[in-house]
Amino acid sequence: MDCCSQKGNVLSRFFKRKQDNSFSHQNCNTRKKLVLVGTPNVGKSVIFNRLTGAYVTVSNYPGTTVEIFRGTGRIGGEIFEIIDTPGMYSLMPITEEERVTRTLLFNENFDIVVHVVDAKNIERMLSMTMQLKEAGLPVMLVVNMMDEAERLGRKIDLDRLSALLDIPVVGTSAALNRGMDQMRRKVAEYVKKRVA
Ligand SMILES: Nc1nc2c(ncn2[C@@H]2O[C@H](COP(=O)(O)OP(=O)(O)OP(=O)(O)O)[C@@H](O)[C@H]2O)c(=O)[nH]1
Ligand SMILES: [Mg+2]
Repeated sequence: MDCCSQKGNVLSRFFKRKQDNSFSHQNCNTRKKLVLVGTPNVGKSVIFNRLTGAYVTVSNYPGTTVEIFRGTGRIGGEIFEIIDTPGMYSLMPITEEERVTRTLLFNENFDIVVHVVDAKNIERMLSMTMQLKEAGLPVMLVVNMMDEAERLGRKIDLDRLSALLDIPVVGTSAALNRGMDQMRRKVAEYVKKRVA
């Protein structure tokens, strides 16, 4: 079974409302996949909108009302498939949204899992970064809402955080379109390094 038919099976199990035609043979072989995860209200969807173009599909997980958004965007000269997930507090699922996100994370192959956190409450959110890393997922941390943290006089040493976690870290203020180019650069570097 080739990669396209495998992914087709996964899709047909997960999505009943819309079959995504973007999984052509060429896409299977060339398109990188990025998924955005994190607790509710940290700015995942704003980042998703910044990264993706006009063509976005929304699908329900079968038998649930949980919506998964998929779009595409150019990062470092390559077209990525970008997936926005509902908010989750932990990889140990309690809510339906968490179950769906966990299933997605472990049933699709992602080139990069972007954990988005709120710069104002970063301490509370890093345990999920560790969970994602320990699960063997290719994690990058995006510390969003840097504008609000700065307004509160909070300073976050992103380089130190990156060294401590041993993953790439980038600061953004997605609502203000700040840090997005740097995020794209770091995503491209990370994915390139993993392939090499
Ligand atoms: N000040 C500021 N507000 C932001 C930033 N990013 C997002 N927001 C705001 O934060 C709120 C939540 O953003 P969303 O993108 O909906 O958050 P989400 O993570 O997708 O939330 P769920 O879908 O509920 O999990 C919105 O009102 C955004 O406008 C930012 O960088 N700075
Ligand atoms: Mg959202």
